[in-house]
Amino acid sequence: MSGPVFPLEITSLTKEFSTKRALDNFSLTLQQGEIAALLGPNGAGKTTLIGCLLGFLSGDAGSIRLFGQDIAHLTPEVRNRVGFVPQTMTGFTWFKVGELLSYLADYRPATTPQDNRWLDWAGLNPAARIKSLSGGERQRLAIVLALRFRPDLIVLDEPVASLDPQARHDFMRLLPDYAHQHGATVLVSSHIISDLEAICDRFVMMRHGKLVLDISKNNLHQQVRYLSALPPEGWGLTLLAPAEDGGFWVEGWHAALDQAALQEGVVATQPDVETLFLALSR
Ligand SMILES: Nc1ncnc2c1ncn2[C@@H]1O[C@H](COP(=O)(O)OP(=O)(O)OP(=O)(O)O)[C@@H](O)[C@H]1O
Repeated sequence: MSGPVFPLEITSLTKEFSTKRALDNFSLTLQQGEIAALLGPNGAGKTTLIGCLLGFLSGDAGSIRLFGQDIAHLTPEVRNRVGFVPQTMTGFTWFKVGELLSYLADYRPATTPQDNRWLDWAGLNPAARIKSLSGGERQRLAIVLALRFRPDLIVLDEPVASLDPQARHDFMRLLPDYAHQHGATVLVSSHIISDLEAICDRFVMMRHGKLVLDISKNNLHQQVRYLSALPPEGWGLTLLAPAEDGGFWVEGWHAALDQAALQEGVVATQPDVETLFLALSR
């Protein structure tokens, strides 16, 4: 009997570079339509993970499935369902913008639907040569190339770092609109946590190649708390991380504990993602 087919299913993935274990038994499954943030301090393994799930790197152990197919044996149909936005776009420098767009379109069936919102957003001159574009303009082009053919799974590695504030703001509005309209699944890594907080409904945090937290936005607000003192064991909470000021980050909070905290004189505060992320990064 076959199980459900997920856009992305990573199971116990491990990847080593000589003596460095960049991914350590990492597992993650995304449901169709989810917008997930991939968070982690420098060197956590985010780019390595993305490299593995796009087939640029191969894992040493574990498996990756995209739309039910093993990453090593993807059909062209499944490959075409994946859009990737890299940190920086390299290559194609001698092409003009318009030439590259039509060159790549030639590799798609004529019936492939195109989404022109990204071209409108990017505002690039089709006659401009790619080598003459600024860093931010190249990044706009990378986004257009990845999203124009309506991917069902979008993987973005630090997509907005080089964009100006207006372009970044507009992109962060368009991306969830697109995902909701088409039921697309998104995995986006960024160090700009306020952006991610606004658009993502799930937060995946990694450190030293390991998964340290995987939680929906709803559960984050309902079940994670900063406590001013160590909670009694009987409260059944999981300790996530100590806080810098002597407090503690915990998971497993529920409404009944509000009263218990009051009685014990423990202050319980709802987290913002940035503060929690900083505590988990330490
Ligand atoms: N080709 C490589 N050879 C050796 N070590 C590598 C290689 N690529 C990555 N690493 C190491 O693996 C670890 C994870 O790196 P990775 O680039 O995946 O981190 P990251 O989370 O994307 O970091 P950043 O936020 O800085 O982009 C780091 O310690 C890095 O030095």
